[in-house]
Amino acid sequence: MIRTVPETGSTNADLAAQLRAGEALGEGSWLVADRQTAGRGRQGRTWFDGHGNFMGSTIVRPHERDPAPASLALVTALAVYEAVVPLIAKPSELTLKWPNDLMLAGAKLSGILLEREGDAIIVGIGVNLAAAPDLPDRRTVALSAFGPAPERDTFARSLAASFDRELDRWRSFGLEPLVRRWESVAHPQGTSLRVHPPGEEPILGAYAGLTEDGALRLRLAGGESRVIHAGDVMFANEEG
Ligand SMILES: O=C(O)CCCC[C@@H]1SC[C@@H]2NC(=O)N[C@@H]21
Repeated sequence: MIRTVPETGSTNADLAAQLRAGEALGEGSWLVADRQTAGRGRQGRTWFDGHGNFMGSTIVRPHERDPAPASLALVTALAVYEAVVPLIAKPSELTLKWPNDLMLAGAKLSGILLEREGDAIIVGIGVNLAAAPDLPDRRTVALSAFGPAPERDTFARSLAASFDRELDRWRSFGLEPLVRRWESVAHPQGTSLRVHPPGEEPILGAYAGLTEDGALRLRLAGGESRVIHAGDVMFANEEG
């Protein structure tokens, strides 16, 4: 069920509060806001409140035999990719960047924020359908720059359906086919990335695919490899 509200602080914060209050939210419940006054991004950033954009959250209740919850980042990224790709004239311009950014023509189109609340994972998704923020440190884009902006509620239904499909595949077939599909729609191997692992200086390297558990493989200048499990990743040429 998709519930829409005209305005809230953050749809992630609202679902967290509902879970804490003991509301019986099941998988398939979505909260979508027309406006967010305190939208949350990754790494403590804020998320832009663009009128006409998709801003919504859902929950996953991991089962005992599910793959690791961190891999929901890849599940969600693929679900967003599947919802957006039919709307793009040149699908090759749409690529994933680890772990879960959707990039259009090299600029950020959407963002995903996973947060844990008790036994549940809150999956928050923002997609720039109509408007993109002007950021000093990275290039952003909205679908409206490439044609008419899709209608938000139609997009929400399509995203809820693709998320449901991807979650089901993740549960039924595990991580390996998911990682292969993620890689097949990522930017090309060898793409220069700047990675900022928590508590370290940023490092430069070339994208070398994912590990079998979905971590990022980076080839460093000296030829050695580094596996990244957490961090902020940008194209080396992404800055605004
Ligand atoms: O920084 C990122 O890339 C992640 C952004 C996630 C934004 C979405 S918008 C809906 C949901 N509610 C929030 O407060 N954040 C997420």
